[in-house]
Amino acid sequence: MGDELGRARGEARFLAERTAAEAEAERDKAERAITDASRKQAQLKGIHERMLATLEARKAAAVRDGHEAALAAAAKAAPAAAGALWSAWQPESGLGRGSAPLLRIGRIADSELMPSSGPSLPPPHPPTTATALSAATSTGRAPVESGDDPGASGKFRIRSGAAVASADLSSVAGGYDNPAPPVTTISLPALIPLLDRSHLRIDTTAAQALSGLLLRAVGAVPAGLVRLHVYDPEHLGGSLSAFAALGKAGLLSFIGPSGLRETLDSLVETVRRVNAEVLAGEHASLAELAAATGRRPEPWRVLVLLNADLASWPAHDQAQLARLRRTGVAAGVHLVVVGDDTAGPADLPRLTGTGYTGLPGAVLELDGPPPQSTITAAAKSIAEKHSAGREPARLVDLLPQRLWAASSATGLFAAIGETAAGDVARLALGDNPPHALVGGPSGSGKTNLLYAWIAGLASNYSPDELALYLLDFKEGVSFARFASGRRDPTWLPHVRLVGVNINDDREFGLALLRHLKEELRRRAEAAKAHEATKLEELRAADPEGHWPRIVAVVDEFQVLLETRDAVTDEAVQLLEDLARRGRSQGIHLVLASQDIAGIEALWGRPSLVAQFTLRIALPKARRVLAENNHAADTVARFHAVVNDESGHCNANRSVAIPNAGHADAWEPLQKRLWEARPIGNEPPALFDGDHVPDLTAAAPPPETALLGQTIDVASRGAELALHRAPGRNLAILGTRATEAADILATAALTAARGQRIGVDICCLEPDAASSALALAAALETEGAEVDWHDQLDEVCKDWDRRCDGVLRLNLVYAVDAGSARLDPAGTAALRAMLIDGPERHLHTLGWWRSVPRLREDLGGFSARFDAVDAWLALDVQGPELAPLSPASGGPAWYPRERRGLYFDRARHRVPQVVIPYRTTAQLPRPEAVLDLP
Ligand SMILES: Nc1ncnc2c1ncn2[C@@H]1O[C@H](COP(=O)(O)OP(=O)(O)OP(=O)(O)O)[C@@H](O)[C@H]1O
Repeated sequence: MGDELGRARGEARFLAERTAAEAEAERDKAERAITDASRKQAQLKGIHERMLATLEARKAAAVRDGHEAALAAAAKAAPAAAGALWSAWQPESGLGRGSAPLLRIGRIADSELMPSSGPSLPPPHPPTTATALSAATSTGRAPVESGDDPGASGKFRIRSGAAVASADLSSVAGGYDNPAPPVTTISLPALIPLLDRSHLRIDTTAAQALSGLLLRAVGAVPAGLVRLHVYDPEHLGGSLSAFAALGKAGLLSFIGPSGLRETLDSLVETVRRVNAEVLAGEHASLAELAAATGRRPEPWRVLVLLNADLASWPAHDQAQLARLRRTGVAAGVHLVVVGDDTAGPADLPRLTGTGYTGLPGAVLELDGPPPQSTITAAAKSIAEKHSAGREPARLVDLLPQRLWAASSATGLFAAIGETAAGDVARLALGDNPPHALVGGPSGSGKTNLLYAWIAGLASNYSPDELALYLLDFKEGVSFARFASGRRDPTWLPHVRLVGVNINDDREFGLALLRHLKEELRRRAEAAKAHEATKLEELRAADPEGHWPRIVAVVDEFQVLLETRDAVTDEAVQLLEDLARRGRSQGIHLVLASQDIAGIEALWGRPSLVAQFTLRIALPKARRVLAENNHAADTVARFHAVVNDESGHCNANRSVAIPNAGHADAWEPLQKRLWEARPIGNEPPALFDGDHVPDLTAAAPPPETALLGQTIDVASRGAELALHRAPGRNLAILGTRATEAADILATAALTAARGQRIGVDICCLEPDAASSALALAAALETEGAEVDWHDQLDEVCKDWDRRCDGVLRLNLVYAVDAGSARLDPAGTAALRAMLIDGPERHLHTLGWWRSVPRLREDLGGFSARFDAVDAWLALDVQGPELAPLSPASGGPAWYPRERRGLYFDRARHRVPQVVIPYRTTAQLPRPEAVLDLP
């Protein structure tokens, strides 16, 4: 029993222990589960919090973005003075193309960006503190930024575009000389329409907004474009007295009861006139006209009715008011009715102390009125600007919105400025007037006017419709901008030719006129073939043909005609022909000069002058207009008198010309036109009188040598034919060694291109020796067979033995230095070589330093020059060339640097001017040939 009891106890203990162990295990498990659950709960809570924070942040960012977008849109709708806070307000036009700005009258209550618990939101703004950023408002833009709590930091973060900047905080009340509700830079502004869009009623509770609204209206557009008519029967308009300065400039009138009818009638008449004459059925409103043309030919007129007892108005006045209400806005006439008169037009948009019918649901906090001093200063400045005259139109405002939309079939039209009435002044070229004379003393703005004209033409007409040839005889490069250059690689796609620095190269003017005459002939022939009498008909009959109108502009053209010589005679003849016949063939001349009065060659030909019916006189121009027309004496600076009736008094138009020459105005336009250029449009040919052309690698036809570049539109090479025939030698005449050496090198190198030739070189002038040696080396590289001779008699002796039927050149530098030392046999051999050599294909290209020395070598005083068909004179005067020249007394030739007069009896009727090429680029350097250090 005792055992049994003991066993039972043992079992009971064992069971108790096991149960205890199991209970322990269960408790551990439960504890672990609890720990796990709490960890998970903590984790979930964290995730949940983060999710909430993320969503909050996203929401805040979306709100902020929306807010900023709204602020940015507001800044655009009410730019500059239309939206700036009074703290930094100044008259500043933000008026662009299209309709007028909206005007700020306050803020949307509680529209500031409210804080949230999200981490990326700015901290809260104290609701009663108004802030303005002087930096933001001084840019003229409406404040659109938000930032940190100014109270906390004293600094403000502003964001302008991508840039983030800090600016000192200035904390001011909305209307800071009154206790009006605060305005913050981050609250949404309340903008209302007036100009171009609406009339307005202002309740007495909102009357404080009137002066601010009017100030914004007059300040946000160019000075003088808003006229205020204030009807103030009780003379209560004290708040508008600060605008008084506008009155003196005719921009503000106060009207009492006695003036009311007249004002209403006159405004109704204005609406009628604007509709009939300005909009003329082409545009529905002035706003539409401005959007289409970029111009505002009429001011806005605002009739303010202060506490008018409308019910007591006579029926006529009420009817006129109703007319203005119905039709005024389109014609720029707006009504602002102030007061609580219920008899007034009930349906006008209405501003109260807390709301505006155009912003339903929004509670407004109106800005306080601007400080009196701000109004006074602004009114004064606007009045002064207005009295000083209209701001000149900008070039960009005169250009068409769409490029190249016009056809030149009937003529060429271009805006060049504005008349005093603000109308765009256009110039026409076509059947009438066909050509233009532009005159004005130096600095009066001729070149600028030509730029403006060219800008207008090049924007209206595509390069298929218009081709320009531009020549400037002045020293300087005013037309160089039209050609592709190193600094600016663009060009004006219409320009076919630009000539600059051509004051000494009158022949280039001649070349242009000859080129135009050739074009005239081509057009006349085509017209005949199509039985057309003028360009318009030719274009209709030959729609596939390329018949652009041509405008040739010659600045300082008096230079072309200033000397009594063959050049002037031919130029005048060509001008006469072009002026007479160009009209019908679409070739128009624009001649500009600082001294039209002094061009005798012109005034001696009344029939020539008569063709130039379009006259443009810049200030102080003489004789451009008719003799009794003195308008140019009084026309203002940067204006022009435009007259398309040959200068008769009754056709004068005074036109303000924009600044078209300034790079800021010109370069963007040229870039735009250049980018629009058609495929295949080539840059214009550029002739620069100051530039020495380099010999290029171009090869002339076989058995031909080049001598230099001709002065013509195509910049061709002057050719010397080297075929077997008597006389095919060349004499270079004059003492300029470098140019003579360049001509000989050019001739030999070009003759050697593409064919095997033999060359004998004899250089008797030390100054030319290094060039001659370099030439010898270059010719050998070209594959020519070159023999060098130290003495002239070596060249002459047995010359015929060298003739083997292959083209052979004798290049003799300073023939006369050697010929004087020849014995009689040598002299005879020289003459025989000159006379008979060419028939054996041995051509002498010799340089003689004077005409008598050449003559001496050809046989003395009575010698003929038959052995030398071609000559090229450098520094030899015209009369000295008489024996060689077809003209008795010699050619009209005035020697000048880097120019030669070339005549080939076999080819030319008259000598032509050539520019010897620079050959250095085609020759090895002298050090390489002479073993110099
Ligand atoms: N409408 C204008 N608005 C502003 N500046 C102008 C205007 N017209 C001319 N100018 C400026 O006046 C100066 C002289 O103008 P421009 O070169 O056109 O005169 P010009 O009669 O061609 O003189 P010149 O014969 O000496 O070249 C230039 O600096 C030009 O920028």
